[in-house]
Amino acid sequence: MELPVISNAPSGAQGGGCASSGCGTAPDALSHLPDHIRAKVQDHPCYSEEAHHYFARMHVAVAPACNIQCNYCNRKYDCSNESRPGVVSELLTPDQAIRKIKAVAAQIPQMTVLGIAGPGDPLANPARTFETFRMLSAQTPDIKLCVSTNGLNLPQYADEIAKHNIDHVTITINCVAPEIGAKIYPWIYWENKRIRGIEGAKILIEQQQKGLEALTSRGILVKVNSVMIPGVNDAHLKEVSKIVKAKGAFLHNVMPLIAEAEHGTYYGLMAQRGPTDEELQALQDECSGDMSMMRHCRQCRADAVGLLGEDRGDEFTLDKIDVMDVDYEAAMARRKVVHDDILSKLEADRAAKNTKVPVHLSIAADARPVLMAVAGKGGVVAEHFGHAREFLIYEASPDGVRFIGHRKTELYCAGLDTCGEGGVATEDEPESVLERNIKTLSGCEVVLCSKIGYEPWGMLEAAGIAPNGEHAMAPIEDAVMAVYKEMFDAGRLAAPVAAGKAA
Ligand SMILES: C[S@@+](CC[C@H](N)C(=O)[O-])C[C@H]1O[C@@H](n2cnc3c(N)ncnc32)[C@H](O)[C@@H]1O
Ligand code: SF4
Ligand code: SF4
Repeated sequence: MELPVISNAPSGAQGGGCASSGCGTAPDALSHLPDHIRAKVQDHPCYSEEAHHYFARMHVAVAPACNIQCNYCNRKYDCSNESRPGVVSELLTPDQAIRKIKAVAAQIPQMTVLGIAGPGDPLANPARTFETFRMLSAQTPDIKLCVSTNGLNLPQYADEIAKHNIDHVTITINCVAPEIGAKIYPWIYWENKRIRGIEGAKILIEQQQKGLEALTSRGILVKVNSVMIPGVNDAHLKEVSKIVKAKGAFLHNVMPLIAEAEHGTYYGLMAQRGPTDEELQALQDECSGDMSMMRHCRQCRADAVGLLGEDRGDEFTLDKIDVMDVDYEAAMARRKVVHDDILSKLEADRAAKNTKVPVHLSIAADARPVLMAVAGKGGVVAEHFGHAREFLIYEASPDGVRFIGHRKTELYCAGLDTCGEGGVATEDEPESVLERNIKTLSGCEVVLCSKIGYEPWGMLEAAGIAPNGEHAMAPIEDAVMAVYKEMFDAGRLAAPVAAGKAA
């Protein structure tokens, strides 16, 4: 059978960026894909912004070694409290991985995708990686498989990947110019030698580009990850976006550099900064003229489990799965019912949306856009302000509502016993958790949540952010647009608001 070649060429009137009521990777943003490819991504939490509210993913940490060094990477084991790529609690053998995957699939039936993303490079550990995939394609046929790689060994494994029924691959491509690459990669390990500097970067870039072409020509979906490193590759990533799109990548995920001295990475120790939220958004917007952008990546650990933004890995440690007895045939039947229910609900929501007159059409075209932060879960305004560990950021404008990204916050209130303590500064911590969280939300004019206490309410208002608990359990986009319309009707969208002025 001839395999389809994936093209990223837009079909029809879809411009860059977002459709009026959609956002990021919502189905409209993927409308350029042929139907059979869209069918593949509709339940993939990383490829569909809509799906990520309902479907879960997991990573298994079977690939410890790496064949290159990135200046931002330091792999860490036995660590349960850090949430960043490369960190894991337990390394697994392929057999252990299969047991864990079956246990998670049975207990979290919304889990649709299994990825191998380290903690090193899966293709630098081919025996462990492909043994895991081989067993999975035979034993858990209802789980989608994907793999994430730096691309150095990709051309040589493209056929093997196609054989194992892996229909999604992520390649990290941070540059297409060796001079820039030399500032990101101190060395690569190639043909039994360590190759440094520009020479090493040149080989890596060539292999990544060859690998990308090899995969798309085999009909395998490719997403490209790029780490945005201000002053190193930020100005160059638009060019990267253009090139990978031309070669058939269907989604580009520009992620912020995470670099702290305590991570022990070169960039962390050199105090290389990551981008601000505004810089990241501006670059994602610039690249979106060329292709679909992913904006909801949570930069997960290499052993993450659950919905994006949550980590349930602690429930599935080796000692716990050892005592779980899973009947996978029965689990598969249950999983199918759950998946079909979610897909029917999404379909019904879409149909209902299409029958309504969009609210944004009643807003003057010159009204200014407004950023809002939402304590959301499952696509609705569901969380108490003090319980949210992240806020979803939406932009409302006369064109509609679009998803911009997420911002991580610290738990301000862990329950009745400690409620309010997060608002108190101490000698050791002169800035309280609440103050830090409010700073994280800067630039937003409204916070939507299901409930909020007096203290945060007052402090948010003082910071020029309007708290709003009136849309509890409402679909997020409807709630954001309703608040925007109220602001419009109250005459508050005429001119840009000066920084620090209350909404
Ligand atoms: C841990 S890697 C594993 C897969 C593979 N080795 C690779 O690099 O693509 C997964 C992703 O996390 C990214 N990553 C690792 N450390 C990071 C950091 N400090 N800041 C931002 N992204 C990071 C990598 O660039 C890659 O896209
Ligand atoms: S390729 Fe991936 S695992 Fe290897 S050093 Fe870079 S980020 Fe880390
Ligand atoms: S790191 Fe990003 S792409 Fe990978 S599983 Fe997490 S959200 Fe999805």
